[in-house]
Amino acid sequence: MSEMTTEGRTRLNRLPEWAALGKHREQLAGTHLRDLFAADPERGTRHTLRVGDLLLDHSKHLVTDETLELLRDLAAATDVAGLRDAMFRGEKINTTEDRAVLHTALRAPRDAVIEVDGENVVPAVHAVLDKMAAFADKVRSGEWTGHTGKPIKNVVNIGIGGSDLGPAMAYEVLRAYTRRDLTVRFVSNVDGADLHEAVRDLDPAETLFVVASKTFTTIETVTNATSARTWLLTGLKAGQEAVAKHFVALSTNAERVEEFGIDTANMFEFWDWVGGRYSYDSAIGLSLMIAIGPDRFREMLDGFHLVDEHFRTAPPEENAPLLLGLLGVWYGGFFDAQSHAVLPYSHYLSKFTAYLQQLDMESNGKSVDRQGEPVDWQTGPVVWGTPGTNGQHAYYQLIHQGTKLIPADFIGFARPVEDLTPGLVPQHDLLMANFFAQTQALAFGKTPDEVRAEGVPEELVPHKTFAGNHPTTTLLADALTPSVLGQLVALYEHKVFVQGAIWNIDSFDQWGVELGKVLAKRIEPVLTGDGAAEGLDSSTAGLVSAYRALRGRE
Ligand SMILES: O=P(O)(O)OC[C@H]1O[C@](O)(CO)[C@@H](O)[C@@H]1O
Repeated sequence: MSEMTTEGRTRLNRLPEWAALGKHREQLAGTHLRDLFAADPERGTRHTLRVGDLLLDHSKHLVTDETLELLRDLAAATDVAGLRDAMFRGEKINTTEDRAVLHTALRAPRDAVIEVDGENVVPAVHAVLDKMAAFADKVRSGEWTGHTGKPIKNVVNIGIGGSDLGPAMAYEVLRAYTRRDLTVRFVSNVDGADLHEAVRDLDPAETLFVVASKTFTTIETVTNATSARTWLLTGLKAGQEAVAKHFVALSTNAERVEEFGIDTANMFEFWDWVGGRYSYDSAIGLSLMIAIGPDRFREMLDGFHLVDEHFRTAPPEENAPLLLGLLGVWYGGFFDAQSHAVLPYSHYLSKFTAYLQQLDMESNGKSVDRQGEPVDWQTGPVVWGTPGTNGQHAYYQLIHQGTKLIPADFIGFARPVEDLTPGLVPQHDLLMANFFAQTQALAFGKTPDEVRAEGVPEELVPHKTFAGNHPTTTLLADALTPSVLGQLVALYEHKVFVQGAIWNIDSFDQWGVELGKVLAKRIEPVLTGDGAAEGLDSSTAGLVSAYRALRGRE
């Protein structure tokens, strides 16, 4: 493998900054977090950043001041700041799709100027936001009525991937801000059970379908939308004319929307410079906006923007997304960490990690660099996790005492959402005691001597010992507000960006999802009986044949 990429950039693991980190890692071997804290009583406070409403404690990481300096040197050598500025300027940094990457424009203030191909995109962003707000207000007030004149009581968002995970996650996160008399559901799976369960107790006359698809060609979404249309028209005993009052579209593809039968007056537009997994603050957030109201939605956008500005302007030593990105590069590159856990201590964040899985894994799950050459360093980790205390009684055992290094983010809030939801059971301090205890246990563990001092029989000492030294980030905010949600999401978006920049991969394409789609299209006619089974490998052919037999088609 050559030292240089085809564009004359030194390959990541041939950089002197990479080598310096490797050497430093060897020197750190055997250093325990216990030692680092003992050597520096101020460590906890020194290794804390503030970004907007977020307090970020990174003291429980396997790093010294020197590590952080070396990591920042690596960021400088790989020109993270240059790529960041190019992104904010609207340059086409998604090179394999020849597209700008401008989700940051979706939350830019009205007077901002951000150009793509010489055109300022900000006025169009705000025009769509205003159109969304007017529509959301009409639905919320009952002014928008269905075909029979009844107001809308149910909103069903149909979309998948970025057209589902973002709004579905944010709807859960901000449930305390939603109206209880409006049902909002999300359908994504092409398994008909998803749509069936979502609509079976709904009155079609009171139901609005929001069909969310950037391309409007995604088979799962088009199939679900078609079935939903049949359900609606059958239920209403009405013809195609009923569709206009019960279907709206969120898309970049007006032609396909029209073909489907949705009036383009009821289409909310976005643009090819918004990646699917970066899109829920675009028109894709319409269902969320209907649920929480336009004012709350705008608060969320302000939260995003606050972190965008932080990422764009904060010096490297204080730049939170840069720091989080670098820590991931450190563990993947020099500790061979394969995964990264995100563990929220808020029930409302139950879908947050699932959302981050697409954001991170679809962005950075790549094995060739921007020049198309294979990488020989770790890229994106497996991202996983569920709300904290549930995980404690499931997989935390492995994090504490297993053989794998799993860096983890702990996310918690000082003020319970019960402040907003009268009557919610007041258990917040217990939840947060667990939150603080876990990162403490992971970092410091319990030595064999400490175990012995408790009178534990010698043969059980190894079993009850906790090695500790497990790295964690703690993110603490006052309360889970719309703005804080925006801040959190932007923090992770930019962390993913930093890592992609350092690994020299295109974080904004997703070619890896294509093959399965093409093969499914080929296999479907074989399952239903019209297609020939030729060309299938013996395993797939056998499975397809077994399926056909079980369906009585052989
Ligand atoms: O919004 P669309 O075009 O229906 O695409 C849905 C999802 O499919 C993907 O293209 C591939 O999974 C995602 O990137 C995207 O979020």
